[in-house]
Amino acid sequence: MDGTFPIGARAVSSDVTFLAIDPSTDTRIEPAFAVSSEADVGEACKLADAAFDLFRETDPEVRAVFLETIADEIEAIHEPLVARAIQESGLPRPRLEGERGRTTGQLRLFAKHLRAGTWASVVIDEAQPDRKPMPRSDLRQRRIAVGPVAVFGASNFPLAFSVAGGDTASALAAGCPVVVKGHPAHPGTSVMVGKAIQAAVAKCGLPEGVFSLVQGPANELGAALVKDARIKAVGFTGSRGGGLALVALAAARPEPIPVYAEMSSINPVILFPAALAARGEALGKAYVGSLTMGSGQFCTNPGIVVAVDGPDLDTFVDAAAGALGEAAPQVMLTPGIHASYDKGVAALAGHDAVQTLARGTEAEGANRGRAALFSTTGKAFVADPALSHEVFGAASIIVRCTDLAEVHSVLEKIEGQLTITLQIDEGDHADAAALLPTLERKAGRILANGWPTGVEVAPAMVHGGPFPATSDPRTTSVGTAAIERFLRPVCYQDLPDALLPKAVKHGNPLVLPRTEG
Ligand SMILES: NC(=O)C1=CN([C@@H]2O[C@H](COP(=O)(O)OP(=O)(O)OC[C@H]3O[C@@H](n4cnc5c(N)ncnc54)[C@H](O)[C@@H]3O)[C@@H](O)[C@H]2O)C=CC1
Ligand SMILES: O=C(O)CCC(=O)C(=O)O
Repeated sequence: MDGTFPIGARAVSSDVTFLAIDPSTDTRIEPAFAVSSEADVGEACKLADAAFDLFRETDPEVRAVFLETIADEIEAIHEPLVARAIQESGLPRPRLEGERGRTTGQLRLFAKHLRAGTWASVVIDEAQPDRKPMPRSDLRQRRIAVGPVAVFGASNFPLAFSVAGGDTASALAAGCPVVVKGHPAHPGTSVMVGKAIQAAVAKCGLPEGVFSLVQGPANELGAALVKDARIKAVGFTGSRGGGLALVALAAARPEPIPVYAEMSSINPVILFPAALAARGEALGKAYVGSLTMGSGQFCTNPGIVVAVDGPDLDTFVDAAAGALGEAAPQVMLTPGIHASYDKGVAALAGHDAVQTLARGTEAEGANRGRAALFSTTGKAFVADPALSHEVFGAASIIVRCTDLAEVHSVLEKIEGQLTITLQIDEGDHADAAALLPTLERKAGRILANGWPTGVEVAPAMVHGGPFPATSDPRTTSVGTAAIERFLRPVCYQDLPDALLPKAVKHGNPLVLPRTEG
């Protein structure tokens, strides 16, 4: 691997370089990677803009084959890619092997979605020349790509939410050229995937500007990308502060653009009385499994459990505290994320209204996250918004409520969420039904008798939700519906067939599904 990054068809180098850090040892690792300049950002955006009209009008089949070719190119570098991702993220091999599969599976799912054609949302309202008192025009609607898209790679998914992750796959599927700002924690992984996409662009004979990657440690680089007038939408997964900074930059442009930022979520789990009575111990153990997986570094991590206090909740708490007490510390993604985890845990541990129930085993080695379990009362939780702030990592708080009415008040108090989980048995259905309207207002996904981590990449998935889970609750960043973020409708009124794009021509040459008005 060399230290260059792909801009269009070129491999770009620089005298200014940076190194990745192996978080498991806190040591810098070779090779040195070129830091992209603002001029590189400009070049990537210029090429993306030049590629746009041609790329967006490629037949869906061409883009489907392109996405499949990217998947093939990534599979061809599987072993060195996974090895580098392990070094740069500290995540274990099975997790990264799975994530590699999810990444290529996602690309292939979008290829299938393109072939199905529903994404184009073609609607035809045939002309009614004899309509009285006024004739009706011929109206034809389809959706087109919004323009070049900036994608910010996430630190916690070096493959599935990074250079060829869901944002990139959905933007390319829509027909948008993509400029990725790689996450500085995994530059080698980013460059390897970036070059795989670059190879796929060449193999498919597409314009070089369809894809570029810029990277470097400074936030200014990402800011320059969002401010570039040729960028028309942004996809982001990361911190609330980072996401809000990009939203502000995008809104302050002479031409404001949408930012689809996935940011902060504490993913409440509600234990209903009958379920708690029937299987409190098993639930306690399963909860800790979901909480500590991957050192808790998921935005879907169960950060809060809400239940009515009593002996059944004690059983759950004892089982959870026992399991968590045995949880071994795991390497966290970056020294910064580890430091911010320790700070968040210390703040909860020092809070007057919070009791520390258990900590994972002592941490040895660099950047190890030591799991933490806390409890508080419903009253204290409602009184102090600080208790509902996300602590990114394997920390969670159990909120003991006096009755179901207080459970309801706690849920009314929380901010927007990616997920809310219900642990229910049949005897809980009436109580759960009473809460559902609140839960729908709060979350993008409501699940029963499972755990929120491990998002399925599927057409019905919603990985989104009201602020601060995301900056735009109308969409999802996982699943085929993610393509909708990067499309907009255009209506063609009375255009002669010769001028109509293929998607809405009278003969339907692309054989796209149509709604007739
Ligand atoms: N909700 C989620 O899915 C995730 C949340 N996080 C949270 O983020 C914290 C820090 O982790 P990171 O992954 O590094 O997230 P981050 O938000 O700090 O950085 C993500 C990307 O955005 C860029 N960025 C951040 N602030 C910016 C600004 N003001 N202007 C321009 N670009 C900016 C960074 O350079 C990086 O490429 C974690 O401790 C955790 O709290 C991290 C990963 C996922
Ligand atoms: O749980 C998952 O599979 C996805 C979580 C996620 O989107 C994130 O942590 O950023």
